[in-house]
Amino acid sequence: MTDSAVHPALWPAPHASGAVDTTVTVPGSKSVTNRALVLAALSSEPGWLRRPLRSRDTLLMADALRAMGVRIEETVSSSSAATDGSGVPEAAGEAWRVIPAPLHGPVTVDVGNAGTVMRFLPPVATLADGPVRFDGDPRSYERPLTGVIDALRVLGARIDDDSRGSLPMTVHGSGALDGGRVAIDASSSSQFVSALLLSAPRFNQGVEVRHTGDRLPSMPHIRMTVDMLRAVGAQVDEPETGGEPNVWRVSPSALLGRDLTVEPDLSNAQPFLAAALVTGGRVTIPDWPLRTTQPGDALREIFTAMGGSCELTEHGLTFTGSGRIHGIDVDLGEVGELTPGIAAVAALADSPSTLSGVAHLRLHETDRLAALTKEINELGGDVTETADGLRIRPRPLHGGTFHTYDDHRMATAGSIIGLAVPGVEIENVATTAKTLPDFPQMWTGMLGA
Ligand SMILES: O=C(O)C1=C[C@@H](OP(=O)(O)O)[C@@H](O)[C@H](O)C1
Ligand SMILES: C=C(OP(=O)(O)O)C(=O)O
Repeated sequence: MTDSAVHPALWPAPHASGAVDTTVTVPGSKSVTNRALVLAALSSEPGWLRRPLRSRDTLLMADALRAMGVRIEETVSSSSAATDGSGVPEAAGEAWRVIPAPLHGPVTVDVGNAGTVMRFLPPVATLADGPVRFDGDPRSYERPLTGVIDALRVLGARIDDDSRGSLPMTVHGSGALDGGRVAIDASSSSQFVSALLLSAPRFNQGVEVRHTGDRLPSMPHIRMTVDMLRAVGAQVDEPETGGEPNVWRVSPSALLGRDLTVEPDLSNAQPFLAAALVTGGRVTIPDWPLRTTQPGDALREIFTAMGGSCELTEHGLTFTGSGRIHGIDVDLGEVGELTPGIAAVAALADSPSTLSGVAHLRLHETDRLAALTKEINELGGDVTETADGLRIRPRPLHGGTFHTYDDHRMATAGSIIGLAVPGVEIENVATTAKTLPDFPQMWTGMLGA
């Protein structure tokens, strides 16, 4: 947690006067968009990215790849290849055409506070011809990166990081990387594994990554990496399809250009589903995928256990609240990014909750365990930190300022509480631009305000 007094703007979180009943179209997944950009940039032919997320994290990724030589064009096309499948041309700016090119330095990459940018791009930079300097928000200096830096050195890269194992740093790309075997401890972030795998088809020997630490968080995100690599033609051996436990192997190969439509971001759907739960209403999210590796899909089960019910059809997900909210004991290690929204709902429940398996959230956009504890307690709540999570005993809450510490999910968590508690003001709601720039308008729109 850092002092956020530099963003003093307060946003009065709308209070719900009744049950919500609405449909909310959620923009594309951050995690899918940023993986797709990296894979398209490394492929041997142009590709399309339809309905990409346009937010701070994904624009930083696109800008960095452009600076290294990749062309990413906004497209408006009336050809059949540029439709959404219905034969109707997509609106201007609905798709990106990615045209790969030899990567080059010298460039400076701004990673902001995007884990995907600071972890996924250094391996890409080893393939550039010239130095690529990485810098970002002050918080990016504190987020773990050693797993990527040390691994790349073992695989043949030259990196100047002032010996600190964190940003800022310079990757001295030489146009190619040997690759090979490497052991890493990815217990602080699954993104270390994803980062090494995503660029590995372009390493001379591919890669074998062995995770040697204890818990490995966010497995669905590693599955997403493996699935997306396979979809562009990479050969991947991994534990879940018969490979050795904790070992991933990617063979060297050319990658295909793809035409990919990005799924809605299910973690960004979370506050809207929470609104149905908190107000005893109903929210439909169109295009919720029937099969997905996104961790947000776990919300169907988690929010059902907390008192709602849902129906998933090929048109989308409809989630209905019952008017009652129950506490939950749940290990969120696989789906850590859902923790702030679940904690907010749990603070409004009729029984206590224990959220576990998320010690690594202390190194996310902010220390999320400390931030949630402090902010919910300042509204009258009773939250305590455990070694690996939170214990939440619901109490009547009152209004007040909800600080966000430059964390988009803190802002949406505070807004969920504001639905049920009058007088909650969110400090720096604009921080939602990291992954959902239209959040304030979408939220008031949902409430018919
Ligand atoms: O690979 C990804 O796209 C992500 C992996 C997870 O990171 P951690 O494993 O560091 O929690 C998740 O929390 C983050 O929001 C996105
Ligand atoms: C942890 C998150 O983001 P990042 O990709 O910056 O790690 C998140 O979005 O909850």
